Amino acid sequence: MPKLSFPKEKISILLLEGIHDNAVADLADHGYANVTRLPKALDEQDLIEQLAGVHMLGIRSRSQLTEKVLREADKLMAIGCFCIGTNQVNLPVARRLGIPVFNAPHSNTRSVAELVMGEIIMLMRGIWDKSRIVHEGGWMKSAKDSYEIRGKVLGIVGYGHIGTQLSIIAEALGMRVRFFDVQKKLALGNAQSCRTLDELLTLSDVVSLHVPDTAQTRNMIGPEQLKAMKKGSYLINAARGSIIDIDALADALKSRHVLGAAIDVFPEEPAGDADEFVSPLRNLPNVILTPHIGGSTIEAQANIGNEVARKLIEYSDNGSTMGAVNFPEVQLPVRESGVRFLHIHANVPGILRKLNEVFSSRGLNMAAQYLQTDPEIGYVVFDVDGEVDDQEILADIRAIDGTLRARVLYDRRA
Ligand SMILES: NC(=O)C1=CN([C@@H]2O[C@H](COP(=O)(O)OP(=O)(O)OC[C@H]3O[C@@H](n4cnc5c(N)ncnc54)[C@H](O)[C@@H]3O)[C@@H](O)[C@H]2O)C=CC1
Ligand SMILES: O=C(O)CCC(=O)C(=O)O
Repeated sequence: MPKLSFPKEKISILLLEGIHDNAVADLADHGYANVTRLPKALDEQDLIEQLAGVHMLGIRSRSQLTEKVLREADKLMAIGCFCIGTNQVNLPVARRLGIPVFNAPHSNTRSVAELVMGEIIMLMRGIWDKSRIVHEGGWMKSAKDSYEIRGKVLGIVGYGHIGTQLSIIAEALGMRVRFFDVQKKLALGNAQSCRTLDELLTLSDVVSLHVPDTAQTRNMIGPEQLKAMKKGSYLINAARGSIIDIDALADALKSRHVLGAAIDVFPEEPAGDADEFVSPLRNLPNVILTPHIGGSTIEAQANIGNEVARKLIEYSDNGSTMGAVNFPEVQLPVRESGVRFLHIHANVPGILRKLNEVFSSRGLNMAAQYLQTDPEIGYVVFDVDGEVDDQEILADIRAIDGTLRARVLYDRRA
């Protein structure tokens, strides 16, 4: 067994929000057994308390990792978002603190696209209300406001992983797809791009949102945009609750300008299953409300558990940051011998020279050096052979001005 600067059994891992068993099993297989799991998200104060002494944290979409939470978490070295979105983490602050954040960018893509496809049919047939009436003992055998989806225009806002997946499925079922994206995107199949969001809104029978939460997408669907939508059209949001002005949507639904909606994500979401969900959309006709379960399938959760656990393990074992969303990405070969140091620093001139001096002044043989930078930080990994006093070197590299974090990852000298 290689000697580690910090034994794995002491690496404390906290997993929140019911992360899949696969993650725990993979971590245990790699020697990380010091894992605490909680089924729900925590509020800011509870999170700060629970994070004391925690080295790696796993969350889903509900935990809010604010600047305050991150700054208080003095032992935290890596974060795994067991989902796609990472807007719940203050990524720049995490970067400045030298904490890489990992996610699973594709693992639940298909699950979201399938849910949305199903909802389009349900909405255009008014199934939600018809089913409710039958459950209550009634009977409403009517074709009013019921349409085939064949030939209808689906407008996809955000033509990324989920948007394109949906595009393919919708075309296979006979829909015509238009999309709007801020980036130039390859149109799949017969899909056609729109030059503006307004153009898409005026053309579409169904609008489905698949953009991330950013400053540009917040409230991108407000009263004006809802007005621009075709009368009698439908709106779907399985992206983020911040994207739609929810009161304006409630008004558009009440006036029947928008004939139905399927909403999976909300500006305010309960922290746990026992908390009340409050929204102006409750009890409106032909509105499907789901509790942020777009990515909640057995397949997606199992895959996400494996994928994010693997990224955390690779970072902790080898220093690899491949797949980090806020950090320079370094892919490192595993070495069977030598000592590996990692150093995260502010990207200011002269640091690399000072780091190299620490090794060269001792006449050490540098077996390899891996460096990646972004405009704010630098991440460098040193593999060193020979007689090394690793704790002395660690103290020296930590003392360099601009250092954010430094660690001895392992010592594999015979
Ligand atoms: N309901 C759920 O359970 C889930 C929700 N999501 C949400 O779905 C979002 C999209 O996921 P992916 O498709 O994987 O992301 P992605 O990054 O592959 O695609 C997003 C697309 O939106 C485009 N975009 C960004 N800003 C835009 C703007 N202002 N106007 C138009 N287009 C814009 C981007 O260029 C990109 O093509 C995630 O960010 C996440 O918030 C993801 C998974 C599950
Ligand atoms: O499953 C979750 O908790 C979050 C899903 C989601 O919104 C995402 O992957 O971005």
